[in-house]
Amino acid sequence: MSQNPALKKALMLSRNIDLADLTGGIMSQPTQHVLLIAPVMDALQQQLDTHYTVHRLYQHSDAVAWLADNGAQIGAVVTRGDIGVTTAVLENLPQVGVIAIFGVGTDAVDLEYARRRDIAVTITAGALTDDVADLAFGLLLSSARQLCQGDRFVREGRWLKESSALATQVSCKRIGIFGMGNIGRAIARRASGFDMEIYYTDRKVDSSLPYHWCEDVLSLASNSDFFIVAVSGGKASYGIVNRQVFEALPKHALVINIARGSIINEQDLITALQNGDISGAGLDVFANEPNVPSALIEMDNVVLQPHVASATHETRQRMSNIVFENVQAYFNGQILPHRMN
Ligand SMILES: NC(=O)c1ccc[n+]([C@@H]2O[C@H](COP(=O)([O-])OP(=O)(O)OC[C@H]3O[C@@H](n4cnc5c(N)ncnc54)[C@H](O)[C@@H]3O)[C@@H](O)[C@H]2O)c1
Ligand SMILES: O=C(O)[C@H](O)COP(=O)(O)O
Repeated sequence: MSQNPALKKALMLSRNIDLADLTGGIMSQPTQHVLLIAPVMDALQQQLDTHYTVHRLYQHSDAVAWLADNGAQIGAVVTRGDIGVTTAVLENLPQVGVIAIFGVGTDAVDLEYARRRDIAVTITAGALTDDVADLAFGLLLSSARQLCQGDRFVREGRWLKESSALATQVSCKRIGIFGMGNIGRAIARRASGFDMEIYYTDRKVDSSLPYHWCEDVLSLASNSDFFIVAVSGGKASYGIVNRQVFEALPKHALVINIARGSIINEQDLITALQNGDISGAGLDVFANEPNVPSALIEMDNVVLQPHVASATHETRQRMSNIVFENVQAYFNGQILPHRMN
C-alpha cells in the first residue's frame, strides 16, 4: 500500500477498491470492463474500445441473461443523460464504481441508490452550457420572428403573390427563466444582450444575480412574455409546467423547453396551444422521444427540434473527452475530475 497521502486519497476515491485492502493487504484493482448502455459518439466508442473491453448492452437481445452471466466483471458504465441506467441493471453490476454520463441530466439515474452503493456519477457540466443556451435563444427567435414560416413562405413562392405576416419583437421584452442553473444563467446573459427584463425562479433566490426573483413558477409565468424551461428533470419537476402555468402566462407568451420533456405536461401544452392560452412554443425535448405528438407536428406556431441542443461538433467532442477522462481516472485509481455526487 502506498504511503503517499495524495495517492492514498485518490485510491480511496476510486470506489471499487476494498477499503480493507488499503491497510496493507493485497489491493483489488477495478475491472477494466466498460458497459455501454446506449450508443455514444463514434470517436468516444473507438477511444473506449482501444483502452478497455467494452460491452454494448443494447446489442444483446437478452440483456437480463447477459447481465446475469457477465455483470460481475463491469467496472464502469457509460451512458447518455437522456437514457441513464436503470437500478435493475446496476443491481447486476456488483463491481461497478462509476457511471460516466455523456450529458448533464441525471434524472435517468437513481442518485440515492448510487449514493448507497458509493457509485460515482460523472457529468459533462460546463461543456455544453453555451450550446444549449444558444439553441434556447434560437428557438425563441425562430418562434417570435417566425423564421420557419418565413422560410416556407419564400420556398413555396408565396412571396411573389402575397405579403407575409407580422411577427413578435424580442428585444426589450420580459423573459422568465425556470431553473437558474448553468444553462439558465447562460440564457440570462444572452437575454441581457437583447435588453430584456429578466425574471427567474429556482429552488432558492441567488441575491448576487441582478434579475427579478419570483417566488414560484406561477408568479414567473405571469411575468413572462417568453417562458424558458431550463430546470433539471426528475421527480421534483415532473409535469410541473401544467395547465395552471399556461393559464398564468399572458396569451401572447411563447414557451421554450430545452431541458426535459417530462417537465411539461405535454397534453396541457397542446390544449393551451389549441385554446390560444399561449401563442406558440419552441421545443427541443419531448415526453416520449423520439415520438412527437401529431398535434404538435400539425401546428404552424410550434418549432420542433430533435433533442439537439448540445449537438455541435465542438461540444460533442468536449463531452466525449470528459467522459473518457473520467473512465480513465477511475481505472487508474485517480480522483474523478467531473464527479457530481
Ligand atoms: N436539450 C438538451 O440536449 C439538453 C442539454 C443539456 C442539458 N439539458 C437539460 O437541462 C437541465 C439543466 O441543465 P444545467 O446544466 O443548467 O443544470 P444545473 O444543475 O446547473 O441547473 C438546474 C437548475 O434547476 C434547479 N432546479 C432543479 N429542480 C428544481 C425544482 N423542482 N424547482 C426549482 N428549481 C429546480 C436547480 O436548483 C438548478 O439551479 C439538465 O438537467 C438537463 O436535463 C438538456
Ligand atoms: O444527448 C443529450 O441528451 C444531450 O445532448 C445531453 O444530455 P443531457 O440532456 O442529459 O445533458
